[in-house]
Amino acid sequence: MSRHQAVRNMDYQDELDDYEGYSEEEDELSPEDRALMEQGKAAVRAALATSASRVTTAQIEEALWHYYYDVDKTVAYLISKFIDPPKTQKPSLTPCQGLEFVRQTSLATGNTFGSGGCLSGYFRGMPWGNIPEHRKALLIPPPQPRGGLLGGSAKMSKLQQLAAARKKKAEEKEAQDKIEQTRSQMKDLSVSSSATKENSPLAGAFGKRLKTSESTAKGRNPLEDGERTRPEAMEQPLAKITNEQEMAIDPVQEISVPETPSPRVGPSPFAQTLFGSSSDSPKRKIREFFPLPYMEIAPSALDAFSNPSPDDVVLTAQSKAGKKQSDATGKKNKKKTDSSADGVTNGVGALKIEDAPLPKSKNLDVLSEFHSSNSKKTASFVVVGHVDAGKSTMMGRLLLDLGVVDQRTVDKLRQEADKIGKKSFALAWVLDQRTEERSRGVTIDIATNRFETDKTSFTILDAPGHQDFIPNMIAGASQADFAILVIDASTGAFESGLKGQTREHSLLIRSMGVSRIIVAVNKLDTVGWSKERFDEIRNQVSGFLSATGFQSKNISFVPVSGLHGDNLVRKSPDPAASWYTGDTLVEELENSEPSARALAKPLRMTIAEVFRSTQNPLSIAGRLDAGSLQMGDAILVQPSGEKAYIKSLQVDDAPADWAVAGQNVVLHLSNIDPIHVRLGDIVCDPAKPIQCVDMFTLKALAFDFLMPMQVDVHRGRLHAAGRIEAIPGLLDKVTGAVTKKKPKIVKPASVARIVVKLEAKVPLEAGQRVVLRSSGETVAAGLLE
Ligand SMILES: Nc1nc2c(ncn2[C@@H]2O[C@H](COP(=O)(O)OP(=O)(O)OP(=O)(O)O)[C@@H](O)[C@H]2O)c(=O)[nH]1
Repeated sequence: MSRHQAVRNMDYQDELDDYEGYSEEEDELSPEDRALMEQGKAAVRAALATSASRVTTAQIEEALWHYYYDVDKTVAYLISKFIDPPKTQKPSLTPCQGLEFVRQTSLATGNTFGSGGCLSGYFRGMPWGNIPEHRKALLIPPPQPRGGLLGGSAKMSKLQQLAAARKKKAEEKEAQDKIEQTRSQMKDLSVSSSATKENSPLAGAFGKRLKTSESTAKGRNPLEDGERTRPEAMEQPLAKITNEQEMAIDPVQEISVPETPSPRVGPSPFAQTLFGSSSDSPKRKIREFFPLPYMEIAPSALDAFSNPSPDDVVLTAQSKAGKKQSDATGKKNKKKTDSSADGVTNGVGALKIEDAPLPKSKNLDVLSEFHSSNSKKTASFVVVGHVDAGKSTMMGRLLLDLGVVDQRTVDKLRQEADKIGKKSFALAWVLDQRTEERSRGVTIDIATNRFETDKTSFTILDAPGHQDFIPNMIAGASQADFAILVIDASTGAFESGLKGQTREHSLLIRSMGVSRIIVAVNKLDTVGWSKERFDEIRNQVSGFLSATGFQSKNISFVPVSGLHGDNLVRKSPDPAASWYTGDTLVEELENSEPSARALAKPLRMTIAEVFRSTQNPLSIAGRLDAGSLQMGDAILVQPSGEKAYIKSLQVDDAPADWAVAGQNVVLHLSNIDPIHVRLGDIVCDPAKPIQCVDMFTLKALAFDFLMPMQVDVHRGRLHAAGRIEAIPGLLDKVTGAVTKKKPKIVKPASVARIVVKLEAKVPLEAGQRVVLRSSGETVAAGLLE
């Protein structure tokens, strides 16, 4: 593009618009000027007396501004211009046009400046008015007449404004360049400069600080060694400058930059005539550099660091209090140092958590410990069923009747529930502890609790019934040995439940590998303990469960009222319920055999919870699916592939040295960054790790039509997006033999082999059970081949 085109294409209006804002800002009077203006106007009006009405406020202001608030001159001008203008005076001038007129007249006529004529009155009293003849000279017009004191306050022409805007931009650029220059000089002085770790002055100081922390951690008092880190931190950067720039110690001198010519133009002779020599006027000193924060510290401030800081005093005291405590404080101190010495990246390496001492292992033979221990049988059960079937209320009542929670707590919950009109949910609140769950009256996520009977230690996994929270229910079911299916026996509720989550939950838990199910026919108090209703429900549900794959010997039915505690821990005292002579719910639970434990298999644990506490920066919870572990063991977290160590552990909330498959554990980890640990990840043995895959084959039971389609894969808390890539064949439900190769579609209730491709690699292996969902519906579940 030629320069002409560039000029033509230039958006002048934009340029001018930009400038106009600036111009208006410039025209704003300062508060000082505003006060002078007001005083001046009052004085001028008083001087003009009755003639004041012949001039406008704007004219007075204009003249005052022009004469720099000189009332006499303003009055003289206003009289001669507006009130009693001399007949010969032409052309008519406004103050702001005065200079331009002089320029034009001078140029046109060759008149010298001050030759009087028609302008003599105008310039009467001006300091330059009485110039001797021999001193008279031609006025050389300024290249760009400008507004302000001598040019008046009139708006500049558009081109003038444009030129002024450009000039302003150039000035700004120059100022910016100066800042950049100063910054680059500062960079040279910066602690994050290219100086090596050893050479970096602050790194040295920082290193000392770290050393201080370390020595503190060893229980030594850092001050005993005479280490005073702060003064060195102050001195070393200065020393560096001194070496490099061969400058004096004075920090201000050291960083002064070489003198550059001032960008400001010196005062013109004209201005000097007005205001005197610029050299006489006091000059505002402009700082050409930006000192580093510590450069202007008074010596007294430097002295302040010659004594131990309050932090150091605390550290010293803590180090004396014991090694353990000072270790923690040392780390804390390290953190503080890190934040205060921002930019000292070299030092951060010294804070690597890998350097923490590894937990000590007792090298136990965990399996023989387990077999020789007389610990109780452990079992986990999931409580499922349609929304509002009474699952949480039943578990709350169970815990109350077993003495796990006391009556006082329940009474308190009842009062709180009453306040928001949900008194009937008080028992459910024992498990539903989230605010949202309580306000909505629904369970949202799995709630766990524990109780013990004579023979068994049970873990309750209370699942949400609402269909929106099926993924959470799947997570609960994946940890369970058996299930309690709660059915609302009240009129109409059972029927709607059977169409809803009663059916879906039953299918899911069976697909997840749960083979034992106890059906609690609940709310029988609402139907007068009708035996007919109970039998009707039992008949329908047992048929349905058998069709789902549960063997009849593994299905039990108990008529209960969760709200009143009938047939939970004790037999119902209601005479209307006397027809039931079978076991209570707890007895049925005790009679249930947990699934076989994969004790000898490699360690596998799905992370169901990740949390931190003041003592333990990272803890995880879940059930051991397979294998065993002990304190001090190294573990591998997949898919991150990060190694960690078991600092300590708990089994069923009690501290323990080891744990085996089937137990619910909390592991307190060390030597791992929490960002590598997420819900659904798998903890495994680093020597026998689980592989991460993005493609797998599944033997699946179809809940809905299946075809190549997008699906979400759920396994415990693991959720992964994927797609059914291929359907190699339909299978016989009993024998597993292929009945049809490569079907285009799989009908509900059919079993098929399908290939699923995932968007990312996740830890999955043969023998695991997964659920496939699509558009919020469960479409299939099955076993990985
Ligand atoms: N009459 C009577 N009401 C009951 C009984 N059990 C539960 N309820 C009531 O049923 C309502 C729902 O109870 P919840 O325990 O919240 O039901 P839930 O199955 O846990 O609900 P979600 O977990 O949200 O699916 C509450 O108002 C309970 O008081 C019972 O045995 N008899």
